[in-house]
Amino acid sequence: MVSELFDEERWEPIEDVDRDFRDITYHRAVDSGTVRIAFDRPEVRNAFRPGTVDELYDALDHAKRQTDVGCILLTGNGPSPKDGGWAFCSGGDQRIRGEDGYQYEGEEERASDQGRLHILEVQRLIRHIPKVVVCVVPGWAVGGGHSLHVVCDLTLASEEHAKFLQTDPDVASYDAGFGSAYLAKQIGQKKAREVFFLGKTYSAEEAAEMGMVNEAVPHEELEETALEWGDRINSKSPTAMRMLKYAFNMTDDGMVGQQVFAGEATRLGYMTDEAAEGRDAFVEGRDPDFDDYPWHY
Ligand SMILES: CC(C)(COP(=O)(O)OP(=O)(O)OC[C@H]1O[C@@H](n2cnc3c(N)ncnc32)[C@H](O)[C@@H]1OP(=O)(O)O)[C@@H](O)C(=O)NCCC(=O)NCCSC(=O)CCC(=O)c1ccccc1C(=O)O
Repeated sequence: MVSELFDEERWEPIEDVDRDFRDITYHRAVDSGTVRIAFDRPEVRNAFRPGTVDELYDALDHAKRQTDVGCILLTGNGPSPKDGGWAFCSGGDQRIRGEDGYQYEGEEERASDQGRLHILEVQRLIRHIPKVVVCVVPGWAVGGGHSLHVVCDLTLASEEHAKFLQTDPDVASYDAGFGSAYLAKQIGQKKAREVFFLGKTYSAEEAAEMGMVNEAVPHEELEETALEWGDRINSKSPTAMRMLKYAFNMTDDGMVGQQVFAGEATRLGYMTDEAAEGRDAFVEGRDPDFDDYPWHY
């Protein structure tokens, strides 16, 4: 069983990934352009270790390259076989935290002596991926797991089991990027400071009232609702959705935000006859003739 909420009839495993996954599962919806990536360490509330982060990055990168996929669901499998507890993700696995980051344990594909903090690379991929990423929270979203939900485009949470908590300062960690500063853009400065400075636990309903969760739904309906959201997202114009995501990002992302948006504007420009004329003229060794193309106003 992948997860108690996972409907096997709605999903198929993704075959064309050139690696095995140990800490996550990765599926594609049978009848729509939605993929499901899930943490699969429920016995430790889906805490991530360096290998988990590598797998998450690779699955997201694979999903990014699927041109018929518009929506990525990021969730956590459960419940825990030990005590029945549910989690989206409880952040970095504290048992393997070293002096310079999280340590690889064994013969993993990208094992190195260096400590890693590359969940931040995953955050940036989620931020820039040209698709809508929905965080589907069936239980705890804590520490670096909380930061992941913050950076996702939308969050859908289990009414009964989702709980939101920032423990970063309890374990002397600090996400000083999206996890805190961007959270403040979502829920306001006072509330974001409360999340980190008081470390209270918030229910799905409270998190929705605060503006960091889009909707709380009954636990049993969580993944079905997520698939419905995927269908809605996939029914829309891919270009419009991509431009909108990058427009939402741009005001907070500085020159990188402008660069990402501008790259897509360039792609749209390349699709015009006017751009083809510029390219063809160079290739054919003649002056370009732009007379047919107006100075739009
Ligand atoms: C998540 C809890 C609140 C759940 O509490 P509860 O339901 O009572 O269950 P427990 O009995 O505590 O836990 C069950 C079981 O899981 C183990 N476990 C839980 N979380 C972790 C974890 N993060 N690491 C390792 N193990 C974990 C727990 O020990 C139990 O094991 P048993 O063997 O069964 O006893 C609660 O568990 C809790 O508070 N967990 C810790 C949350 C935490 O502090 N997370 C780390 C925050 S720091 C972080 O995530 C940094 C991430 C990062 O890489 C980063 C780096 C640089 C900049 C930014 C970031 C970033 O934040 O993203």
